[in-house]
Amino acid sequence: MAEQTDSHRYLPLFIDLSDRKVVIFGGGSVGLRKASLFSDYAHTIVVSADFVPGLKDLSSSASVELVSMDLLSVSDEKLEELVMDAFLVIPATNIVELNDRIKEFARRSGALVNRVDMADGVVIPSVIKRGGLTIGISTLGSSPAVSKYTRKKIETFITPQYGDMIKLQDEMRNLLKGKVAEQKTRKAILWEILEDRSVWEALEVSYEKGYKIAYDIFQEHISKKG
Ligand SMILES: C[C@@]1(CC(=O)O)c2cc3[nH]c(cc4nc(cc5[nH]c(cc(n2)[C@H]1CCC(=O)O)[C@@](C)(CC(=O)O)[C@@H]5CCC(=O)O)C(CC(=O)O)=C4CCC(=O)O)c(CCC(=O)O)c3CC(=O)O
Ligand SMILES: NC(=O)C1=CN([C@@H]2O[C@H](COP(=O)(O)OP(=O)(O)OC[C@H]3O[C@@H](n4cnc5c(N)ncnc54)[C@H](O)[C@@H]3O)[C@@H](O)[C@H]2O)C=CC1
Repeated sequence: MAEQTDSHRYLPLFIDLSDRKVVIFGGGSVGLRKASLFSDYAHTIVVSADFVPGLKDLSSSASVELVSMDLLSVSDEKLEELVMDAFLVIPATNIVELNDRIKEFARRSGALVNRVDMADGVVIPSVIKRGGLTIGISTLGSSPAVSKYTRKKIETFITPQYGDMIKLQDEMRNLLKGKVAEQKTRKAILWEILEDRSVWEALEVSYEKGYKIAYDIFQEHISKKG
């Protein structure tokens, strides 16, 4: 049995990858899964001797660059060049010694390294993106299948209304900042809107209907005070 990762060492963080470079080594099924995820966020390069068809499709549609190369004979200088300025390097070939060599060069150049054969330093989560909501899920290497299973379960109850509620809360909190002086009161109003079933039900009909009920809740607070 694999040794359990100490979960207390790992913290989920959200990082803007828009002007970052991610370099994946290995164009197999794992390289494809990682490239599919990262190409939505970062400039993604896959270096490999060959590429599964999905990666070729991805490179024609998304920001994925494929570099064809035999890495067993790659020089130190070339490897240094490949990992230069990378924010994250993912050694995902099926050759352990090669992945270890790539990892050493990447770490030396200051990049983060995601090992695909164990949780070590950087672990990639299952990701849910719905409107303005982002959720990352991990078992830190104990059971990637459970991460995926959990993602699918959570996805069933994150309805489109969550996105609408985020937009509504964003609008209301900006409005409240201008109209209600006390932070405690602003917080109370936002929670009343959030926990009001009729707001959620109205959002199912339209955003405007939800907004109207939320606005009435806000008005009621104001008039109670006055
Ligand atoms: C440590 C980690 C390293 C890393 O950061 O990559 C790692 C390692 C390994 N995964 C393996 C197998 C599988 N990986 C998946 C799926 C995902 N794996 C992902 C992450 C991680 N995988 C990191 C830990 C994350 C965590 O623990 O939460 C996800 C979350 C993210 C992503 O990769 O995009 C993505 C789900 C995305 C989604 O939501 O869909 C499935 C599920 C399936 O295919 O059905 C299986 C088969 C079933 C199973 O094994 O559970 C094996 C081979 C084991 C063997 O040899 O048998 C190893 C190596 C090892 O453990 O030795
Ligand atoms: N993190 C995860 O979710 C998982 C991780 N793994 C690990 O990831 C590794 C890769 O798994 P797969 O993608 O399924 O393997 P794969 O065999 O499908 O792909 C390996 C890739 O590495 C490339 N490669 C091999 N030697 C090369 C060389 N000398 N030069 C250039 N490219 C070379 C191959 O061309 C191929 O594209 C496995 O060995 C395993 O340790 C496996 C399953 C899931």
